[in-house]
Amino acid sequence: MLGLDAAGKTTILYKFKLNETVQSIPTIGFNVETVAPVKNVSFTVWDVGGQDKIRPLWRHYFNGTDGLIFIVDSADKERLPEAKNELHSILSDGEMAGVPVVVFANKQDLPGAENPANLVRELGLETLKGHNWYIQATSATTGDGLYEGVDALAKLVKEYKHGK
Ligand SMILES: Nc1nc2c(ncn2[C@@H]2O[C@H](COP(=O)(O)OP(=O)(O)OP(=O)(O)O)[C@@H](O)[C@H]2O)c(=O)[nH]1
Ligand SMILES: [Mg+2]
Repeated sequence: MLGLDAAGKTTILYKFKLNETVQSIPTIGFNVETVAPVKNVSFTVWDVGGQDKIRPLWRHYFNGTDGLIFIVDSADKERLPEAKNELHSILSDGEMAGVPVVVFANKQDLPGAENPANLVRELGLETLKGHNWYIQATSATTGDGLYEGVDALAKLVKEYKHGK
């Protein structure tokens, strides 16, 4: 699970793990938890800190990845180009070849949040080559969309592993 700082990664991880909204602080390093929000599927989720200074560390987590959850703060429109660059850079790494991605269009509860259809365009999802993708509107604070997003990932990961 990757995305810019303050996108909501840690909040989402602990919503899955504890079904609670935890008070998070910026992640320096990572959190890893095994969660089972979808019936008969368990995920080992690596939530890696997104501050720009530590983003070079992301690539050390690519090996062995079956699926990417990329979290976007939909209300932070100024940083959508930065989010787009990071997403495309992750997926162009050889170790991420073919890995499916579900984009969580997070913070939909905030006024002015960009809707998923516009995010598809702003993040250039249609231009991704060699990666199946899906976008899901979410709110980590209300929990809306989290289950649907991870359910979509479970399906994409199954297809991906089947094809390998
Ligand atoms: N309104 C609203 N706030 C959210 C949502 N998700 C996360 N937040 C808030 O956004 C802030 C950052 O959330 P984090 O989960 O710490 O973000 P992160 O992606 O883990 O950030 P880094 O660890 O720095 O990479 C916190 O104050 C959260 O409570 C959401 O869906 N809606
Ligand atoms: Mg965090």
